[in-house]
Amino acid sequence: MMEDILKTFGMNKPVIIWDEDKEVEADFVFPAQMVNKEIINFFVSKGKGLLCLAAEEEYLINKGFFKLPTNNYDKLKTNYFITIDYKNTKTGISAEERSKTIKSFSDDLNITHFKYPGHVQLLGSIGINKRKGHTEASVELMKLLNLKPFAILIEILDANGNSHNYDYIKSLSEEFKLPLLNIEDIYSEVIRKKLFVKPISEAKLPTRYGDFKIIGFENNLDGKEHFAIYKGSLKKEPLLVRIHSECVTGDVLSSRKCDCGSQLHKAMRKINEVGDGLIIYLRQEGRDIGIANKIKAYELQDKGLDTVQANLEIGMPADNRDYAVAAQILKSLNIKSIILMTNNPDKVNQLRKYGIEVIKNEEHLGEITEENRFYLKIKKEKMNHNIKI
Ligand SMILES: Nc1nc2c(ncn2[C@@H]2O[C@H](COP(=O)(O)OP(=O)(O)OP(=O)(O)O)[C@@H](O)[C@H]2O)c(=O)[nH]1
Ligand SMILES: [Mg+2]
Ligand SMILES: [Mg+2]
Ligand SMILES: [Zn+2]
Repeated sequence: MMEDILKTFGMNKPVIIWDEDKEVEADFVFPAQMVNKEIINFFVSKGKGLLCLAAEEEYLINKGFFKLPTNNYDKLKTNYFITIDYKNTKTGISAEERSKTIKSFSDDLNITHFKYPGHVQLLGSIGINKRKGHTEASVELMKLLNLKPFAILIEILDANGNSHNYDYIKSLSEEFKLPLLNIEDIYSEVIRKKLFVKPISEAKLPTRYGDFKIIGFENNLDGKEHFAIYKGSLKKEPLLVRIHSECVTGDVLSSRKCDCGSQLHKAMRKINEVGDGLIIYLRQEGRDIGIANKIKAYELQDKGLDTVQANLEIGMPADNRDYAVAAQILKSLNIKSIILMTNNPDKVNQLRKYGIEVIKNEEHLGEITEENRFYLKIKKEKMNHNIKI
């Protein structure tokens, strides 16, 4: 994929980055360092949105550029900095002058070389691990290609001026032979290539189910305090692994509504028996909607909704979990190939997408009770879990 993208840029053509989840919009993206007036003309005539120049927020601030005041306090909003023109431009609007502005910026010039406000909109990237937007994706793409981390981008509007038209994006990509990629593709590539997680502490943990060691991590991916326990050698290949999402009601309070606690303890017993293995405990309470939301969902389940319907009813996804951090924890421990104890195909698929070799998954049934039978049946029917029930 990366080869094709570089070739495309070499032919003075942009790529299209499609945001499937957040905005459902697509942008043209091109390296700022390769800018010229033809590509700017292509951007403004075929893209028609707002011409932006994205760089890392920290870089912009270090060079003296600053954020625009805002009354929008949503943390995930577009991170607008000032608009600029290069000092020796007239009005700054022509393709040639905007190209000059962008070229000067990518020559590492600071704010003293620019006039503001101007005709090139600066955007600050906070990293694709923190925000999955076009700004972040385009800056990350440049870094993945070993180009300067500055990108130009513009939203694509269709013939009628609408921005949410996938068919139009698809036909534009075919007409001009422009690679079409998703923000998710770039995110996965970043997860496979970089490491945001590092083990920082380790201690003995004797338990009712055997003697383990427990590891703490520094985590610059999602900032949560995930941890892992293991026994024996982590060098064993493939290693027996359980990736367990937090369930405070099941794991701590021994709730009978789900099978979580029993699955956790079963994994501990199994690893103790086998001798080598790892459990990653992910702080993804309630399939990562949080405990308060899970209780809200339970309220609706008390009234007859199933676990999937209840999540959707409160405006949450049925399953909000991203296992990128689990893949990163494995990578940080130099674990490459695993046998995963799970009935959940999404765990296997996601780990593979993030570069972990899952040799196979091993059925991992928890305790079935009168109270959790319906819950498990729904997981089998609606979430494709391989549970025999
Ligand atoms: N939203 C919601 N979350 C729930 C409910 N019951 C359990 N959970 C959460 O579901 C998750 C279950 O985690 P796991 O057991 O690791 O994952 P799994 O999807 O069951 O897959 P397995 O690996 O086969 O066990 C935990 O985060 C629980 O808190 C529920 O009714 N609603
Ligand atoms: Mg956008
Ligand atoms: Mg489970
Ligand atoms: Zn549970």
